[in-house]
Amino acid sequence: MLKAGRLWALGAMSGTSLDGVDAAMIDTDGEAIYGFGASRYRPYSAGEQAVLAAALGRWPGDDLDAAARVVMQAHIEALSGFDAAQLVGFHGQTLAHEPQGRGTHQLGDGAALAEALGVPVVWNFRSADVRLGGQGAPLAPFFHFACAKYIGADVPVAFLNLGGVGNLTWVDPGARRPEDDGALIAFDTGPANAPINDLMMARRGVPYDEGGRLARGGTVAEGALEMFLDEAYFLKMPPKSLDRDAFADMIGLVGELSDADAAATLTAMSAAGVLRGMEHCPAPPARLLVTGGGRHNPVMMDMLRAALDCEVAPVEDVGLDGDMLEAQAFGYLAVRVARGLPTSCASTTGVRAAVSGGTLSRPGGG
Ligand SMILES: Nc1ncnc2c1ncn2[C@@H]1O[C@H](COP(=O)(O)OP(=O)(O)OP(=O)(O)O)[C@@H](O)[C@H]1O
Ligand SMILES: CC(=O)N[C@H]1[C@@H]2OC[C@@H](O2)[C@@H](O)[C@@H]1O[C@H](C)C(=O)O
Repeated sequence: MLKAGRLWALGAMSGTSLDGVDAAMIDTDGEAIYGFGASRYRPYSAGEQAVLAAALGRWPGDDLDAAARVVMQAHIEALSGFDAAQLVGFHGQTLAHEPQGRGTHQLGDGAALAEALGVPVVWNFRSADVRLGGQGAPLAPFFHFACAKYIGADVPVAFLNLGGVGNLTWVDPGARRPEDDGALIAFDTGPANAPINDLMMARRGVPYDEGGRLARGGTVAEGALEMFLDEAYFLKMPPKSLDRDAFADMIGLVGELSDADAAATLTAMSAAGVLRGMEHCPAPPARLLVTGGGRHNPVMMDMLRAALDCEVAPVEDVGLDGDMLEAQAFGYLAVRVARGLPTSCASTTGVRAAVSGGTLSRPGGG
């Protein structure tokens, strides 16, 4: 085991939106957060995105050489030059996620990355959790618990990540440890940006609905929204998680609508998933702190604000960086793995017992 006390870890996330790699430094002992450091965003080119999109849904053993080259090259570029980094947390690119079926698949070779960077790398964060009956996702909740302490929250707060998929963490900052009973509730809320992005690409040839401008001019199709909310997923109790394309057929529900009405309806569906999710919070949070790219979509944010009693604010309002929070999360989780501390528990993924998920690879092997 790496001798890890407090150290500077460099986390890297390549999310389900396939937009690029986020890399960010965090100063932590795997329990408290002491501060945040430099960060970098390394976008995927259109060509790289196409290679990754073609690999979605694939499993180890499939021909993934081209996608693997894209992931490794982008990460080496994103993670080079952070001279203070003592440990790297490497999420990789999720290609497929079937926790109750074939497992979960994050593309990327942490051992090769450790060689390339000359720094130990923690990777393969989700598999151990899935092997022990967990969902393998979401994993940011243990980090959200530390964030709640870092921002000095003294009443329950919730974190909402609006990425390709949405995920929600309710935190009681009065708990001592994240794995303690009642400290956390976490789960994926439903699709967030992925179906909107897919619609925008199909209808307009652009990657996303910038500022929610298209949705703003449309009308929500209530019938389609109701059909969406009838999905069995919304009746399931947490923990629960989703593959990026679990709701890909939503595009079909809006197929007959104008571009603007379709965008408005998909945006309302994502918000509605969050609203359903909020019903699982054991007590109303004082604030819903929003991270991920969806916080830049004022239409989605307005829909949440209109329907919720609590304050809805981007995480920037409490001094956090919503573009880098997930990268920081995997730096934080890497230190926990290096220290043998758990990274998930029954209330975050449904895993049988709290587990420290991740593989540590050092340069030179071992
Ligand atoms: N200005 C904006 N207006 C509207 N939407 C935006 C804006 N900026 C970002 N987004 C949305 O946010 C998405 C990127 O979000 P983010 O980087 O959080 O996703 P991710 O990390 O890939 O996803 P996940 O958390 O699911 O792994 C974009 O693809 C887009 O849909
Ligand atoms: C399997 C997988 O990669 N899931 C991602 C995805 O993106 C958002 C949501 O779905 C969440 O469950 C998870 O990522 C975040 C970082 C998490 O594990 O907390």
